[in-house]
Amino acid sequence: MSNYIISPSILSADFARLGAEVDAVLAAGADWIHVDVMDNHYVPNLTIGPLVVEALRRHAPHAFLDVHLMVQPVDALVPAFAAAGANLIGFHPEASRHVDRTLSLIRDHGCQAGLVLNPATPLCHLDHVMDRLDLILLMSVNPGFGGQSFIPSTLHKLAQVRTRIAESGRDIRLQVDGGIKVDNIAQVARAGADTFVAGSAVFNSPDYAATIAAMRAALDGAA
Ligand SMILES: O=C(CO)[C@H](O)[C@H](O)COP(=O)(O)O
Ligand SMILES: [Fe+2]
Repeated sequence: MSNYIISPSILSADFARLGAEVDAVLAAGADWIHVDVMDNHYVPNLTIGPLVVEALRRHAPHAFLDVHLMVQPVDALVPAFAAAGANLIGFHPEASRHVDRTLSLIRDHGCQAGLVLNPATPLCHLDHVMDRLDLILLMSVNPGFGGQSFIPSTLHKLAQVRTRIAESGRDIRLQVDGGIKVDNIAQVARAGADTFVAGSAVFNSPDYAATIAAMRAALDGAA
């Protein structure tokens, strides 16, 4: 079985029909559901709060909810998103005063913990916290909006993080987020990613199942 995970971002879903959109994308073969939380402070956009995550959890009890926090400060919101039903919570180091404390807070609330690095955020933020991470997310666009183009320098960064994960000897997922499409997903996998967020590529396509199947076929070809 493939180790790759596809996590469609509901940022590009029809919010008036969000439950149905989540059902549709899970039926189409999505592994996780990526939830983009934006606060109009850390990023220039405003999206989803814990109430929506709680409603999604009730609607899809078995879905893996991959919550990407683009909020500052982070800590006050972690308990609310954990209680709402998040499985994994990722945050940006620039948005936390004490990264180690935030990672512990997420795990203490029963969630997997992820650290998210923007395109211009250096990898030194991974120093001293590798033993506390379940997932590293490299942003391949600047955070705030769906539908942007993949930034190519992410490929080199992915390869570097893949090496660091191997050296750590730990089972840490390497996720990429932003501008992932059927025609670039194989190259991104070859660079080292194993977990793929795709928003506009899935939700703006006429057939979610066909798009996800095409991504899996491309990943099979990359392996
Ligand atoms: O975190 C994000 C933006 O900040 C989104 O997850 C990301 O942009 C997904 O959308 P797309 O696949 O359309 O680029
Ligand atoms: Fe995201």
